Amino acid sequence: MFGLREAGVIGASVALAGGIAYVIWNRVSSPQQKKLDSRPEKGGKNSDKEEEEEETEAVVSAKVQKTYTSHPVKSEGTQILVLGLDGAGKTSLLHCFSSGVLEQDVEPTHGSNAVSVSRDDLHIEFLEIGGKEDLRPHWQRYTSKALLLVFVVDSSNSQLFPVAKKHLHELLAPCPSLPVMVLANKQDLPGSCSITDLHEALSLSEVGDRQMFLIGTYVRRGEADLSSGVQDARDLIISMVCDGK
Ligand SMILES: Nc1nc2c(ncn2[C@@H]2O[C@H](COP(=O)(O)OP(=O)(O)OP(=O)(O)O)[C@@H](O)[C@H]2O)c(=O)[nH]1
Ligand SMILES: [Mg+2]
Repeated sequence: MFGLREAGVIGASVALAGGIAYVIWNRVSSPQQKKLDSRPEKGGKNSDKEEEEEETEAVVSAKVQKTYTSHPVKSEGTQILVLGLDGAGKTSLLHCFSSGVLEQDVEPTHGSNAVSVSRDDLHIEFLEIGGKEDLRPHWQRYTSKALLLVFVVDSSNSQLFPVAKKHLHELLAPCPSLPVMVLANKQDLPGSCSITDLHEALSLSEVGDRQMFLIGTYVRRGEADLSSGVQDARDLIISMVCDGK
């Protein structure tokens, strides 16, 4: 299996390495999920704090130690659906997920871009739909087959955050159990938005009672090593696919 670092999420929130990668774990409500939630029982020593965390998801500093467990994904689909406005970096990220490096210039996606990743007994199907305006009305039809929605945002272009937010919320509204991973891409660019600011700009506290991850990423052509955020995103996807089997 490829590069599966200790993966998964525990508690209300966990921050991953690198100072730019955060994972935010929304309050869970299903009995099954609750069973897997290792937070102390209410009434325990930390009950006040825990209750607070149940009300609002927390963003934890990147210095927090990585703690991982696996958890089930409540979705019927098998595909990892990759959406986001044009130029956000979807194709670039998919290159990195599949080959570990971005070797060539990428072209805008006209239509869709399917990428299969197979290693050992693991098989992951990614489907990107281009982000140009004329393609966005087609996005919704792919959500029913998705195990996870990866929504990529160009975090250096704050002017487009309201548009990204509108589309993201429209996508999620009819799919209350679809897990979502927001990738705040282009963290390498000066002036790129922090994870916490993007969380607010996209109103991610309003995505409902679902698994939600927010991770800062960047991709640069020719760089031999993946940024820690890209590795964390990839590892979480692997973990979710394994749990969804
Ligand atoms: N600096 C920087 N540039 C990036 C990053 N990710 C992607 N790019 C560049 O942004 C441009 C658009 O990237 P794509 O991967 O084609 O974006 P896309 O989301 O697939 O766009 P569409 O297919 O048109 O929807 C390309 O020139 C990439 O090289 C990043 O993290 N940092
Ligand atoms: Mg593309």
